[in-house]
Amino acid sequence: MNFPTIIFKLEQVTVDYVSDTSGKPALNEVSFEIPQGSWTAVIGDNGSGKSTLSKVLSGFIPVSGGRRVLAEGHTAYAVLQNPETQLLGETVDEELQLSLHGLTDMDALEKENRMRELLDEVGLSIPLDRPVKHLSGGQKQLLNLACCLGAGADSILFDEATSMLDPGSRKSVLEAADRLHRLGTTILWVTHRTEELCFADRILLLEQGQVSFDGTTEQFFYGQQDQEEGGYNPGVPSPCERFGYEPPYVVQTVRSLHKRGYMPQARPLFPAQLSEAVKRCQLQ
Ligand SMILES: Nc1ncnc2c1ncn2[C@@H]1O[C@H](COP(=O)(O)OP(=O)(O)OP(=O)(O)O)[C@@H](O)[C@H]1O
Repeated sequence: MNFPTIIFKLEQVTVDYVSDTSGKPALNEVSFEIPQGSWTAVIGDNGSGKSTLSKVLSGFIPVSGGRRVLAEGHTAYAVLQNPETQLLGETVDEELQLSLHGLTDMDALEKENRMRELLDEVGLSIPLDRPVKHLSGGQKQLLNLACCLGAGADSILFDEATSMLDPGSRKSVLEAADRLHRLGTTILWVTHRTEELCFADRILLLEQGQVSFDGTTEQFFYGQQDQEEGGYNPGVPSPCERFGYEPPYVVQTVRSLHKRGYMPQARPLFPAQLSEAVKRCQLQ
C-alpha cells in the first residue's frame, strides 16, 4: 500500500493570545494531518480561528499548547490576503530575483530563463521589467505565487488570498493553484467563499477554535451517501447547510433535483460536471 507523506501535522494545538480577554483560546486542541499532494480547504466564520491556524501552519506564531510538526526538508510558503504585504522589489524581475537568491550556481541567463518559466507556471504574461506598482491585485498575487515556486515551495498556504480580488483575478489565482496542484503541489486554502471549496478534496470547518467538520468536499456539500440506497437523502441537511453556509449554485441546483428524485447519485461540484451528469441522466 502507498502511504502518502505527511507534510504538516498539528497535535492538540492550542493558541491563547495574551492580549485576548475573552477567556477562550483562538485555537482549542486542534489536531489534523496534511498529506503531500492534497488540497485542503479551511472555512469558518469571523473569529473562528482561520487566521490563527494559518499563522501556526506558516510558523508565524508559536503554539501555547500541543505541537506543530513540519516534515523534514519542507518549508512553509504562503500567499497572504493583501497582495502588497509580500512584495519588496520595484520590478517583476527584482521580485523574482529575491526568491531565487539561493540559486547561486545559476548564471544571469539561466536565472532569466527560470524567471520566465516561473511566470509561465502561474499563467502570468508580463515583461520582467514591468514595475510591480503597475500590476493589478490579481497579477500581484500570481507574482507572489511565482515567488513561492522560485523559492522551491512544494506546499503553499493561501490565506484568504483571493478576498481582495475581483472575480476575474480570483479565477486566475484559483486556476493557477489548480494547475500547480495537478502537478503535485500541496495546497492549503483558507477562505470565506463556499464556491472556492469545490477545488479542494478535503474541507476543515472551524468553529470557535475547534474543527467541527473534517471530511471530503462531496460529503460537505451533499452529506453522507445512503449505504443501502446508494443515493443521497435530500431530506437530511448537508453539513454545509447545517453549519449555515450557502452552497455554490451547482450544488444548490443538484440538491433541488435530488429532492425531485432526479440524478440521486450525482454529486457534481462544477458546471461541466453538472452538464455531464444531466447528459448521463438523459441517456438512461
Ligand atoms: N493578535 C491577537 N490578539 C488577541 N486576540 C486575537 C489576535 N488575533 C486573533 N485574536 C482572537 O482570536 C480569535 C480568532 O481570531 P482569528 O483572527 O484567528 O479568526 P478568523 O477566523 O481568521 O477571523 P476573520 O475571518 O475575521 O479573519 C478571535 O476571538 C480574535 O479576537
